[in-house]
Amino acid sequence: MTSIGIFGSMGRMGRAIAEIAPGLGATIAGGSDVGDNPADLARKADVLVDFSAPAALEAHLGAARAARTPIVIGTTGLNPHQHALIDAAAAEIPVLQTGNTSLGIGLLARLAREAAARLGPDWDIEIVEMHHRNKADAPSGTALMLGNAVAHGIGTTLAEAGVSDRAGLTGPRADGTIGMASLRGGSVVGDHSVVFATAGERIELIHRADDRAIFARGAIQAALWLKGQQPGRYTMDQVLGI
Ligand SMILES: NC(=O)C1=CN([C@@H]2O[C@H](COP(=O)(O)OP(=O)(O)OC[C@H]3O[C@@H](n4cnc5c(N)ncnc54)[C@H](OP(=O)(O)O)[C@@H]3O)[C@@H](O)[C@H]2O)C=CC1
Ligand SMILES: O=C(O)C1=N[C@H](C(=O)O)C[C@H](O)C1
Repeated sequence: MTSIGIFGSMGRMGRAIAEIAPGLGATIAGGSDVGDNPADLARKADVLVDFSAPAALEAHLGAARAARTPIVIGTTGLNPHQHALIDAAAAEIPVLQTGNTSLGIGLLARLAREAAARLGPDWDIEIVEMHHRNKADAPSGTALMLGNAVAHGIGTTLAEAGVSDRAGLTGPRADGTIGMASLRGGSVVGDHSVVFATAGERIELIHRADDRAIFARGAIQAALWLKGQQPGRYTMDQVLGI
């Protein structure tokens, strides 16, 4: 049995992971001998998963490095400095960071990249996401992943082409941009659409998450896979084999 240490264990995702772990061949590291101390949890677990908050990333990564314990990072809203910390940690331990651990989004990103590459410059690309009212970051980590995928498909980067702040007298849409819109409300687990629009027709690729168990399952699958890897930074595609 592999023991998984969860950073963010009392949150929505932490609880979803703990609920299904036993059925997937994993136990949850923790209890009174570990408490809230990241270093203790990192020493106790075979592999760590982080579904907490960006503010906690540095401490959680530091604990993983010190204990040489592989870590799956699902927390979103990370900044460039935090991504640099992940790169540095990956030189010493196996690290997998992803904005979405579901199989469906892995495939959607592939399809979106391919569609963007094949459709060409006459097609405008927009990404729309909706999440529950308590989500802390926008655009979602998944929307950023999808944005990077379509940007790659059209030979640019999301940093170059992404537009997420339309308001006021915006004027006509600029060619080659990738628009991103975020909706928040109620208990929506996570909806993502990639819209390709040209004169007279439109294609929409849509993924709707109805249950956090899809993310929990992917996170556990990633953790079990990561445990056997060499130090490095890995992706969900490698876990899912897509
Ligand atoms: N990659 C993926 O597939 C998915 C990623 N996510 C991401 O995972 C993260 C967590 O989501 P969710 O479970 O819904 O969020 P919750 O707010 O429900 O849970 C967050 C957990 O992290 C803890 N936490 C928050 N801040 C800190 C801190 N500074 N130090 C230590 N612990 C902290 C919270 O504890 P306390 O309440 O005590 O503060 C809580 O236990 C988000 O970034 C979300 O976007 C979510 C779903 C899927
Ligand atoms: O915060 C959430 O809930 C989710 N966060 C991830 C994201 O930012 O994309 C994944 C999923 O959509 C749910």
